[in-house]
This record gives sequence, C-alpha cells and structure tokens, in this order.
Amino acid sequence: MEAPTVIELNNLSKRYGDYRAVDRLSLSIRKGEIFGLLGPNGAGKTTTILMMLGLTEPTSGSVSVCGIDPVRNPIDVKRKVGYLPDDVGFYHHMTGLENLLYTAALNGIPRTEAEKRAWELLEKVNLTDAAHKKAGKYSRGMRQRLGLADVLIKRPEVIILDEPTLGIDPEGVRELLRLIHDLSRHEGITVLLSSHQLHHVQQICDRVGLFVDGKLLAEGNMECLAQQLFLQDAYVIHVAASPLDASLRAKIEAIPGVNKVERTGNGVDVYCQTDVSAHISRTIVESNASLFHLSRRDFGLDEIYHRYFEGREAREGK
Ligand SMILES: Nc1ncnc2c1ncn2[C@@H]1O[C@H](COP(=O)(O)OP(=O)(O)OP(=O)(O)O)[C@@H](O)[C@H]1O
Repeated sequence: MEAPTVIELNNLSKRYGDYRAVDRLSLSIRKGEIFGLLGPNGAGKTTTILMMLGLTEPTSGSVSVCGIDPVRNPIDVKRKVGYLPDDVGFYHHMTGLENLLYTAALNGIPRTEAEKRAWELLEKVNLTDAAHKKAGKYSRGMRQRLGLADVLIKRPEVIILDEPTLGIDPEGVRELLRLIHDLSRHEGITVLLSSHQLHHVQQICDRVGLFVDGKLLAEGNMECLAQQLFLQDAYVIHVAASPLDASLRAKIEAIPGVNKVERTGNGVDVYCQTDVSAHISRTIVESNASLFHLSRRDFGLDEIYHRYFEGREAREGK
C-alpha cells in the first residue's frame, strides 16, 4: 500500500508585484519520503518553504501539509512541522541542554517529559558529552545537530531543512545525513531539504525536484530527472570495440533511438533516447568486430544539474 500524501502543493504561485517567485507549482510528497529541493539562487525554494509553513501567503493555488491548510491554520502546521533554517539561532549563553528545554517549554511540554526527551535527543545527535557546554562554543556541525534535536523535541511529522550540510566538515556531514536518513526510515518522518550540495542530496533523497525561475522543471529519482531534462539524449552508452571503424560507427548511428555517436579516447559514446545497449552489442558482433566494453553511463545529480544548465545557456545564447 502506498504511503499517504503528507505535503500537497497544487498550482501554487507567489507573486511579488509583477514578479512570479513561484509559478504554478504542483507537487506531492509522501509520508517518510526524503525530498530534495534543488535550484540556483533565487529559484523560489525559500518562498515555497515559507508558504508551506504558513509564513507567507500564496497569491494563488493551494498548500496542504499533514492535511492542514497553512494559510488558515499556521499554528496547527507549526505543531506538526519542524523547520531548521540554514543557520539556527540558539541562545549562546545557554547550554545545549538548556536550549532544548527552553524550546520544549515554548511548545508546552511538561518539564519532566522535556528533560527525558532532551537527553534522548542529545544522545541521538551525539551531543550527550556537550550537553552542559554553552551553545556559543559549539562548532557549526554541533549547532546543526543541536538544531535537529531542537526541531525533533516536539515530535514533528515533517521536517524542513534549509542547506543543512553547509559549512560542515565531511565527517559531520556523514553523521548528519545518516541521522536524517534514520529519521525517515525508522520514524516515518517526512523530510524536505533544500540544498546546493548536490552530492549530499543525492546520497539520501528518494526524489529530487529541480527548480528554476519559480518553476519545477523536473522531479523524480536520478534516472527520471535525466529522462525529463535530456529527452533526446537521456542515455549515454560507452562502447569500446575493434575495429570500430567508420562503417561500424555508421551502423550504430542508424540504430533507432540513437541520436549521435561521439568518439572518445578508447571508443565511442552513444547518445540515445532509450537504452539500446543490446542492439549495439548485436550490431558489433554481427559486424565481426570484437566487443571489449559496453556500459551505460549513469548521471549523478551533479552531472545532470550542470549538463542542464550548460545546455540552457547554450539554448538561450547566454
Ligand atoms: N519579500 C520579497 N519581496 C520581493 N521579492 C522577493 C521577496 N522574497 C523573495 N523575493 C524574490 O523571489 C525570488 C525567489 O526567492 P527565494 O528566496 O524563494 O529563492 P531561493 O531559491 O530560496 O534562493 P536561495 O537559494 O538564494 O535561497 C528571488 O528573485 C527573490 O529576489
């Protein structure tokens, strides 16, 4: 059975004067999913997050988070959603533990329960030893982990994280990503994270949405993204064979679905609309050539992103 939808955006738009910061955005995110919002500066990510939190009103369209309309019931949404901005503000003169207890009190959690929960969370985010240290003395990685504990104290159903891994060392990033992943898999928490750090997003997101100029250009897993963005050349197959002469290259180029064949150092790259690997190997064998290597190149998010933006600049003559 499919998990229920937790976040639903329907034709959502936000205009500032004549400027459309978010333009007819529709998106559904299911319970327990980790969804990555990607896009260049000014794409509309923060505006979208603010509309989900009820902190800014949509110009048109609708938002529903945990079945609640944040425009009408912003307080109810805040009870269910934890938001970790890119630089969490803690009280520097208070310890990590005191900061958590303060948040718990603001959320109406009784003191005994708050203490129990705070210690559990400090352990979860690996800050037990730093519980009595002033938050002002925490490193950025420690602050982000305390931030995660801080949003979790009210037991949210959804967490929204803005650039959670920015400025953290590789070990800290690994730990934070593992924590976020565990929250989704073991506690069914739905995670929305906005980030420019593509390789981090790729490690933990189930799906990614690529935002540009307020519009969602593509969404899905890596393979879906590549297919949506590079319709003609969704697949690139690397082939090494001998002899790979002009006549064999022409035969490969003639395979239905193949758009172009480009020479590389030790063979060719075949750009195609569908995965024609089997057809290519048959063509090589039937031509009495020896096939040494054939593999489909899978694009990482970094490559998808850069290939798209390079292509866009070329298309727009920038
Ligand atoms: N209050 C506002 N008034 C006018 N324009 C705004 C306002 N808030 C945002 N914008 C504009 O809306 C667009 C989208 O901004 P937004 O902050 O949502 O982008 P973003 O994708 O989060 O960018 P970044 O990665 O830089 O945080 C930008 O062009 C921004 O200048």
